[in-house]
Amino acid sequence: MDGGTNREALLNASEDPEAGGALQATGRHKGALFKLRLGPQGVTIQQVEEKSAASCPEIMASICRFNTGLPAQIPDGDIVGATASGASLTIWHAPLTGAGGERPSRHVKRTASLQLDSPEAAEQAVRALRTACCWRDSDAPPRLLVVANPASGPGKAPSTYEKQVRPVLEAAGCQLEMHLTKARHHATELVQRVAPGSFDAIVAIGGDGTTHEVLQGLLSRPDWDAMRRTPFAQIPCGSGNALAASVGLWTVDTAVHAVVKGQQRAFDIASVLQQSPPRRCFSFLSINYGMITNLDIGTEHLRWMGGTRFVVGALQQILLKKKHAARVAILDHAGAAAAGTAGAAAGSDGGQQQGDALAAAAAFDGPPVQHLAAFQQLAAQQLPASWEWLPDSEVSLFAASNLPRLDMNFHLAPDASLDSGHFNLIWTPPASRRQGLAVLTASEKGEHMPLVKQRRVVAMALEPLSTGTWLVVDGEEVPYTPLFMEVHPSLCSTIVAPTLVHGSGGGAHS
Ligand SMILES: Nc1ncnc2c1ncn2[C@@H]1O[C@H](COP(=O)(O)OP(=O)(O)OP(=O)(O)O)[C@@H](O)[C@H]1O
Repeated sequence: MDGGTNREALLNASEDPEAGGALQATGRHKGALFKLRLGPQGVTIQQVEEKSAASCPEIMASICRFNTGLPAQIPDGDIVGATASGASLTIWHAPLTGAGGERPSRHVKRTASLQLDSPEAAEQAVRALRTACCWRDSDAPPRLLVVANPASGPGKAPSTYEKQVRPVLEAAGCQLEMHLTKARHHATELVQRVAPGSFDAIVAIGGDGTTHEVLQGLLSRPDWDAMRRTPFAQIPCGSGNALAASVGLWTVDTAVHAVVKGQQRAFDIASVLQQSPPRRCFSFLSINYGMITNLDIGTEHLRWMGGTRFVVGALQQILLKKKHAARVAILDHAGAAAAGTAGAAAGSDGGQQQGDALAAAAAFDGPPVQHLAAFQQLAAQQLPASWEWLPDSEVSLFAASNLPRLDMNFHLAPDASLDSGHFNLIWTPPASRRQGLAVLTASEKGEHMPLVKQRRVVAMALEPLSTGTWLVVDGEEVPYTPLFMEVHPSLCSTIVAPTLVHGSGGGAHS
């Protein structure tokens, strides 16, 4: 969705009183005459005084101006589309509610219909409204690949698509190709089959697992470089919906509005490598071990609860005072600058084999792995120059997070930002029940969490050493073997709420 100045030309032209037809129209509603005008601030709909004596219905329409369903003004930022039926025009808009609050959200509405002079006039108005107010910086309607997962969260993705997503995207003029996923990894296969340049954005209707699969489809392919900038959006229909929660897409309507507007933001992505067998995947969200995995994977049987299952799982973990052993090495920005990407490959025979497996993992499709030599040393239990061991050998909570929120309530890493160039590593040493509860309460309020330690990592190696827990990437379980990750700054793009302040990843809004 880039290039093009049609929108600006259209809005500037609308300042011109001679601009005429496409941008100014008159129409009737309940017998009264209205003038519709599209300008830089949006649409104004004014009732026009007619010379002849007003009829009874006209007087009633005038008196009931606020009940006509025709707002006097619709801001440009609220308009998400327009539709015509014969000569009758309807404008679709999504006003913001709770703008100053924690979760500014939108609610999609339709104006009452305005009867224009002819079907042609209505079509012309539809085109003008769509071009001026939707599809940021684009002349042509966006082509969207929509992937909806019927197994996400409470299973409402298909009905949400039909009731809340498709009607709005069609009113915005988007060209849609929609697929319901049939099984695990189907979203990856669908996206892998997409030819570069054939879609302007990919819309995942589901949770973070669906979004993770879309990301694998974009990057696990020989032409990943041609695909990586195709923006993807999450319409929250899963249990966690961490991406939507972290970029201000609090509700389905809010997310659909953002898709129509097309505001994008660069998105750091991490490569995750594992040996035996060699494996590579990509992470947009987090790499988790210990407590959070137990409250996620360990609460699969509570899926019917939606997001509440995570709170129940967290309480279980706190009451059981679970702790998990791990050997973790990290590289921060300063270390990376000092170390460069050079490093000796692993020396011993065993190390050589592990090094070979890591090289094989790094050779899978995707962006080049810069820290492979350091990973090979770490696999042989050697600490490369400029890397550090994590001081705690036992942890309770452990997460390397790219995003501030883990779900709509769990504000795990308030400082995290999707284009910071690092993941925020957050961990707690084993905690008492009282301390665990204090951490949980603070995370839900987005406050500083007691006990929590934090580092900004550009690369990390994690060797899990306990039983009874999991290794999880973006909410999906991965093999329980040592894991190596490095961040690729701004590798991809995602669609964010248009009001999201640049530089903030915490869902803060202007
Ligand atoms: N048709 C299908 N049948 C069964 N599982 C599917 C199907 N399509 C996709 N899946 C799987 O559904 C799983 C859950 O999807 P997703 O992660 O989006 O929802 P969630 O777990 O409820 O949300 P979140 O990850 O945000 O907590 C994914 O692992 C995906 O592989």
